[in-house]
Amino acid sequence: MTTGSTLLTVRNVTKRFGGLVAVNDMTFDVQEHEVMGIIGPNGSGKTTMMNLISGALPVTSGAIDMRGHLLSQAPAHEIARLGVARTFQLVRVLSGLSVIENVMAGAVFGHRRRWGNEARFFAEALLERIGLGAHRHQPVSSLTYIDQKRLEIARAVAGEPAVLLLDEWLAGLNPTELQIGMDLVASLREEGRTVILVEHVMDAIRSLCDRCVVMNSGSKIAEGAPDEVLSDAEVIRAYLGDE
Ligand SMILES: Nc1ncnc2c1ncn2[C@@H]1O[C@H](COP(=O)(O)OP(=O)(O)OP(=O)(O)O)[C@@H](O)[C@H]1O
Repeated sequence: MTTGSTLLTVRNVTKRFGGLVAVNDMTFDVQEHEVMGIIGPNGSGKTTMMNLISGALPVTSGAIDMRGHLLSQAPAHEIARLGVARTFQLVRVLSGLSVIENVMAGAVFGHRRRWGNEARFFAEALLERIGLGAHRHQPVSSLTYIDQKRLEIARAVAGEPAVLLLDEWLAGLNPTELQIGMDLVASLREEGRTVILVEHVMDAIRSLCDRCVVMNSGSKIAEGAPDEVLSDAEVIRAYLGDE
């Protein structure tokens, strides 16, 4: 998929937790239709960076802008309405609701809001596409782990976000599920969605990302095509240090 114009800009963003600088002067752009990876050793600040983009945490300084809207000054619900959707490291689905109700919730409360039957038809089509059509009336609790993960993506995509944040979405999958999960992310890419993913699975980074940013101790140490950054000496040193 060819990428387009700049969707999101992160400029000199810093996040401190007391004396700890979790994100240190980060600057990068995300292009429309791009799958961008954020990688780095444990504790390097990747999840915190995602939390700053989604507004789950306020920035200490710096600016995050999406299409002229200053996300870094907006509350999380406003950022969601502007078109940032996310999944979490641990699956968070609405367990009291059925599969289709979960996806409808995403459609009703998302970026491009749909109501009633329009939300239902849209959710049905999405579930069909994502391979959960046959399960649509089941309670979420009856789904397997990989299907709950699929559902989480369906719910996020149902709001037609401008950008989808996947935070270690592939974590905890067995090898068969991992392939299913990677195929699903690849299909999002083929649909032209803009995705930012935090991932430890390097095969996924190599096969799914157009570009990635590497963090170490809160700072950006490399940026570029996956093969390029994964053979960078400083990146290799950062990962070896983590061992
Ligand atoms: N809410 C918080 N309060 C205090 N410190 C925090 C908080 N969240 C994260 N940190 C610290 O900030 C640093 C970066 O953490 P973060 O979770 O962003 O790293 P990460 O790269 O996502 O790590 P991992 O790959 O292990 O998930 C760590 O030192 C972490 O302990």
